[in-house]
Amino acid sequence: MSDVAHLKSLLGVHPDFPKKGITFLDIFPLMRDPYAFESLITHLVHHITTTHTVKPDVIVGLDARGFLLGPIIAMRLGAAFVPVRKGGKLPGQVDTVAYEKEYGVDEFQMQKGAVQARQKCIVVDDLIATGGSAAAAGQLIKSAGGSTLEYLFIISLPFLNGADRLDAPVYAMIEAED
Ligand SMILES: O=P(O)(O)OC[C@H]1O[C@H](OP(=O)(O)OP(=O)(O)O)[C@H](O)[C@@H]1O
Ligand SMILES: Nc1ncnc2[nH]cnc12
Repeated sequence: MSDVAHLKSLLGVHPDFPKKGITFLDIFPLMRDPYAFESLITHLVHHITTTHTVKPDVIVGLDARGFLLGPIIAMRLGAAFVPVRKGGKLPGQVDTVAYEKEYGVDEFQMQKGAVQARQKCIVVDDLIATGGSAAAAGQLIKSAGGSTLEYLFIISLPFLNGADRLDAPVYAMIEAED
């Protein structure tokens, strides 16, 4: 079995969660295996360093599971980490974008000044479904004057065509079947 196939085999699969008709893919079983988690982070960091000729200034992690990956990747790269949080959680002045995702509507916020003009960002999250969450993060980065080099995920659901909504290339280590 390849390394990626092994990591895929560790994902939890939960039909009808959080709503009927959604098959929820759970990364937490993978994170309970320290060798698998290490291998996941190494895979994602290796992808970034071998794909981009410029070093990203900022890793932008999405609330909540992007927070489990983003800071580790940022530290390995020597980049800043910036969180994009659900509405009402961040102090100080924030920018806000409302968005729709696979199973509902939500609001994302980023602190003003967290991403600065001309900074190059990579957006990190556990999973891309419709791309609504990632697109909202991309909008916040653009409003701040930054740019997105890439959107990076552990898992994509390609049958929902989320990548079509995004303004930069998408990389997912695992493509889930419908
Ligand atoms: O591509 P989309 O259709 O936008 O869906 C993907 C988003 O949905 C999940 O987060 P969720 O909003 O459930 O938040 P959580 O991480 O706080 O559980 C997932 O972690 C992504 O952020
Ligand atoms: N099917 C899914 N599994 C896990 N997280 C998700 N976020 C949106 N859709 C999801």
